[in-house]
Order: sequence, then C-alpha cells, then structure tokens
Amino acid sequence: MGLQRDLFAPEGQAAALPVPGMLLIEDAIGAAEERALEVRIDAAPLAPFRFGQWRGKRLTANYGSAYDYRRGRVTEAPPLPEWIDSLRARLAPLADRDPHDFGQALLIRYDPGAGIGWHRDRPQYGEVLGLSLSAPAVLRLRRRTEQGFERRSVDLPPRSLYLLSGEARALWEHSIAPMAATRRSVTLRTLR
Ligand SMILES: O=C(O)CCC(=O)C(=O)O
Ligand SMILES: [Fe+2]
Repeated sequence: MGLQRDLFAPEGQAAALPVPGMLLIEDAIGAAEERALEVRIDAAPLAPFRFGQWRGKRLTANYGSAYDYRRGRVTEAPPLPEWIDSLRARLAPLADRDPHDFGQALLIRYDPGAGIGWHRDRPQYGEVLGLSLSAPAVLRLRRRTEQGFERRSVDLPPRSLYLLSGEARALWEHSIAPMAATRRSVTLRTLR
C-alpha cells in the first residue's frame, strides 16, 4: 500500500489514486457527524440485498431510484430524505461535483461476515461517490487484461469519501472483502 500513501494529499483534499478516475478524500466528515450518520443509517428501512432467490448479507436501503434485478431495470424509490440531501450538498463539492447530479442514494450496513463481490455498477448509473463509515475497509479493484487481471487495493479509512469516475468506473470492477467489524456506507450515484 506504499504507493497509495505517497499519493495522499493533505487532510480533506482529494488525492488521485493509482486507478485513473478514482479520487480519495480522507476526513470528508468529522467523528461526531459520523456517529449521527450511523444512527440515521441504522434507523433506515434496511433490508437484505436480494438478487432473485439469493439474499446477500449486506443490508441496504435505496432512495431516489433503485435497481430491480428481477426486471433488469431502474425503478422508483422513495425521495432522498432531508439528511441525505444535505449530506449530498456537502460531499459532492469535495469531489468537485454538482450535488443535484447525484439522484440516487444507497445506504448499506455490512455486519461482520458481509461484503460485496466483484462487480461494476449498473450502466444506468454514472459516477459513484461513496462515503465509508464505522470501520476501515479495503476497496479492491481489478480489470481484465490479456495476461489475466490487473489488480489494485485502496484503503478506505472511516469518514473517507471516494469517487469512481472515468476509467475506474467504466473499466474496473470493485469489491469489498467480508468485513470483520460492522461498516456502513452511503453511496451516491448520478443517473444516466
Ligand atoms: O459500500 C461501498 O462503499 C460500495 C458499495 C458498492 O460497490 C455498490 O453498492 O455498488
Ligand atoms: Fe459498486
């Protein structure tokens, strides 16, 4: 992870990471706000992520728009609550983005043993802005090459914000290994 360390910007500033199009902003929010967000997330109508008959261990709630895996299309979801709207208004400018472009919000709680497998986000969504809370995690990235997979790992400390745009969004898959401690995340996405 030495490469990543060297590329870190001063606190609160965006650092470009080894995967083009990925930014990491450490300490995007403070510890008190993190605790308040944890309470909000735990109070949200979280339900196990479902893919047909398969139930994931992670708990999720969608706002603004959701993806219906059975029908294979974007569906309606409740509007963004006020607290997510104001969070979005604070986070997007840190990544030099317009808050109103991020029409979708996804809350996730990963209890111990839960993670997320290799994937690229649905093509109906554009850029991805993720706030990582509660426990350190490692975002793994990979992309297929002629010789096999090219791989990267990025540390996501609690309270860090990451952006997946460009190549990091379009060409690379990402995953998070099953967590040892509970992690929460807020993912904001633009709608294509
Ligand atoms: O929890 C995260 O930060 C990532 C979630 C994710 O990759 C997804 O829901 O597509
Ligand atoms: Fe994703």
